[in-house]
Amino acid sequence: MKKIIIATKNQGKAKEFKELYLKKGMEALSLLDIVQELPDVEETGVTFEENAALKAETIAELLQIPVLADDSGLVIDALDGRPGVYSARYAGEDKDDKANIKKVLEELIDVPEGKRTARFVCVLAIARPGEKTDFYKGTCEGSIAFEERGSNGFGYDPIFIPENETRTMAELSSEEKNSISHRSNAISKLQGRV
Ligand SMILES: O=P(O)(O)OP(=O)(O)OP(=O)(O)OC[C@H]1O[C@@H](n2cnc3c(O)ncnc32)[C@H](O)[C@@H]1O
Ligand SMILES: [Mg+2]
Repeated sequence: MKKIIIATKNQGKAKEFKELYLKKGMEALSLLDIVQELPDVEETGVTFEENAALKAETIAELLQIPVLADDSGLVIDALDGRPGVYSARYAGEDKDDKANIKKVLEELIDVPEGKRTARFVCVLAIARPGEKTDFYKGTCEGSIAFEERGSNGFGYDPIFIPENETRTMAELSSEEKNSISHRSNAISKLQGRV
């Protein structure tokens, strides 16, 4: 089976890439599958594009093969777009999903239903050694719940209610999430280019 390397150390993302690429008859390997010691790429960019490029290009250069990276996050309108590119470390350096969710819910405590609109954003960067990096963006519109519900998925899934749904993303099956997610929308734009 054709293989593609995804420059991520996030277990939740890695699982979704495996599922989504398997449907295309490909095997997605993440940095969690690779024995070779690879550095943690510092995400110093201020846009999803910059961070996705940093991750993809660093690993592509080291391995000398094409590499895909995903930079993603939750953009909340009532918080002027926060946590955005800082989604993973919103409540601190240790990337604690529970603490991140708690912080968002507290910040939105006085924001009424109807003003809690948000979207998940995923930017994929494909770096090929010595070539220009390509970008593909996917989004998933929705709103922020008043409390956490569900245990599927990862990250902010327990508080994100996709448009036209009453359940949170964490209450959807992985097949349901994969049919509407920002990640699957971004991958569908690749059109066989990886
Ligand atoms: O950089 P890598 O190694 O890929 O892993 P990461 O977790 O640091 O990933 P990002 O820098 O792209 O940060 C994205 C954060 O946004 C959140 N996020 C992204 N996609 C999500 C999804 O499908 N469901 C829930 N939360 C998501 C989640 O908190 C992630 O940690
Ligand atoms: Mg990261």
